[in-house]
Amino acid sequence: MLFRHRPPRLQFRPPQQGEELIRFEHLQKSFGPKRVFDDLQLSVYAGETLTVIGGSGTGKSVLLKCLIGLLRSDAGRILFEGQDLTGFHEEDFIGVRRHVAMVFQGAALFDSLTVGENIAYPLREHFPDMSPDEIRERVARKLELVNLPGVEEMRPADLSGGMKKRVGLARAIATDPEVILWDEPTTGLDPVTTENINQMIRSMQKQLGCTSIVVTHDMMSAFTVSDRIAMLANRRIVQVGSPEEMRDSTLPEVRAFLDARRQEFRTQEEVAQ
Ligand SMILES: Nc1ncnc2c1ncn2[C@@H]1O[C@H](COP(=O)(O)OP(=O)(O)OP(=O)(O)O)[C@@H](O)[C@H]1O
Repeated sequence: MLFRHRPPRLQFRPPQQGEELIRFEHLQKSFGPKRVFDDLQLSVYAGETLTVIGGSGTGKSVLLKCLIGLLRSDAGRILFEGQDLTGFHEEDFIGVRRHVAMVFQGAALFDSLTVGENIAYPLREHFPDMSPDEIRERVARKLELVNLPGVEEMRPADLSGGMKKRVGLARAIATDPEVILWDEPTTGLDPVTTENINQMIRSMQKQLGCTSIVVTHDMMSAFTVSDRIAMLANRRIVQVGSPEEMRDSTLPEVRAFLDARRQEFRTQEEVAQ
């Protein structure tokens, strides 16, 4: 591809734990007449797991997509290590996605490729000089890290939902990104697999020192994995705090959301009994 040889626009240096890594500054985004963000502000610090919660359609996925250039904001800035990504061209985001990887909601694996080929895909894209042996070795290591050693030759169609999520994670971390974006990582999974994925999110932070931004409806998961939780409502971030601070929040938007989720959780438990 033509743009492979463009010098990387993002000047990346390994961040210090705890420093501000990402900042959404006065972000605005609309789709036609529908305004999704209006002066949204949020900082993410290196090494933390930050969860973004909020009702359906409030823009949680849009926020992640703006960060990696899959969608463009209308105004405001998105700073990564102090560099404004909003002026980046489409091809400059390829370099950003080497450092900021997304684990998509439905894993988004290529069905026509084997598991191994799926994980090798971003390696071929970002490291064209990597040898086949190095790729094979890297793929095997990532599969071990997500507790799925030796499944390289399987097809996505033969995997359970939880396994697909883990292969999606192995693919996301193939390039050793510093930031992992998790879009609804536990949606549609049974309790055991959900716990397994929660542990994966924590272990990515502990073992690899990754920064994670998690988008979820699942408050059990949010309280389990997060260092901080940010609440998205009324087109902006209305509160950010530790899980305890959010649980004790008196802000009406946060209370209403948590009470509704608690009610929903109780109803699910009753149905299950
Ligand atoms: N590409 C797009 N074109 C037009 N509208 C879009 C597009 N992507 C998102 N939207 C709209 O933006 C709003 C926010 O969408 P988004 O998917 O970010 O919500 P969400 O908070 O992640 O919701 P959910 O929790 O249900 O997944 C929704 O109204 C959605 O319909």
